[in-house]
Amino acid sequence: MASTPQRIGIGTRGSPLALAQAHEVRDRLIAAHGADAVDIEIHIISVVGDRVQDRALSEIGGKGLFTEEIEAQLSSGDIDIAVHSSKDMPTKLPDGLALIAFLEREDPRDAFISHSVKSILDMPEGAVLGTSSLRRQALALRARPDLKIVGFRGNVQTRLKKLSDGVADATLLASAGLRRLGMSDVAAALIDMSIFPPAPGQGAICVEGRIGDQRILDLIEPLRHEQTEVALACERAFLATLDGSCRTPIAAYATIDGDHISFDGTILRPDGSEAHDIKIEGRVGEAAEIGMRAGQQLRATAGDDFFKDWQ
Ligand SMILES: NCc1[nH]cc(CCC(=O)O)c1CC(=O)O
Repeated sequence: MASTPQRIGIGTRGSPLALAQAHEVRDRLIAAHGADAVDIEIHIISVVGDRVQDRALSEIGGKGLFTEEIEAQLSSGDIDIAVHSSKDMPTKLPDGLALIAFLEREDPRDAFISHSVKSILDMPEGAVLGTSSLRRQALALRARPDLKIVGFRGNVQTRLKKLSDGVADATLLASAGLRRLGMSDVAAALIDMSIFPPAPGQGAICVEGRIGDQRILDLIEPLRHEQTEVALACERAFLATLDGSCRTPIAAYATIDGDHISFDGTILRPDGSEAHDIKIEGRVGEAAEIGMRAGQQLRATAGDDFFKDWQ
């Protein structure tokens, strides 16, 4: 006799990218347990970061803009898990909640999108780049101080529309997000990671759940990707150590090879005029420790004044 299916309520934002990610988690749960064993319901939850479209996120206040309302429903038990882009997740979560799975990371690179040119370096003198990401702004200005930056808020579709409308000559989007939306073909090129290191967590979907909710932890277990988990532990420790608010341009990327972890971190001034890089290698067992050490060393190299100006 078949047992009653396990009910799993998934909370997500309503943007097409968020929904694609929630659907991916749903599909993987079904693949892992069988369609008859799980009864999955997707709840769309409205968040501040999506409701406010006319200001840069860094102005509204930074942390938790995409997560707060969803986490409230998770804590209250209205939903069982929340699906997010790891790079949108603050390093501190509300009491009782944790990131219980990271799905295998996709290509973490940024994509360059333009109707007129193929790369940042090909953009004409003084051309306009649309982005609201301080990391992308700082990295772009580091390579091309002459570029003009205009804010580009909204979901992926909105930003592409702004580009078509001629608001900017080019924009940058995460390759992983484009792929999940089936829109990889809009990218003119993927930008080399040495010029454009990703945001901490970029390209990895994560699942947030309640600490100690053993039923859900067991159901989610098959979705966990260990190497991604280790890499993200390192990148998120780096972010936490630098106390990364949305106003500090920070890039971080950890790669795992067997028992070896290699971490690269960068902090920049928003205008790209100053940048500090660090590389630390070690064993996977010390992933979080390496991220923390990298953050501390960069803090020391850059000096307190480096952070003072815009925090
Ligand atoms: N802040 C929006 C956001 N959060 C995660 C992604 C992309 C998907 C990912 O990194 O997993 C995006 C869009 C973008 O940066 O182009």
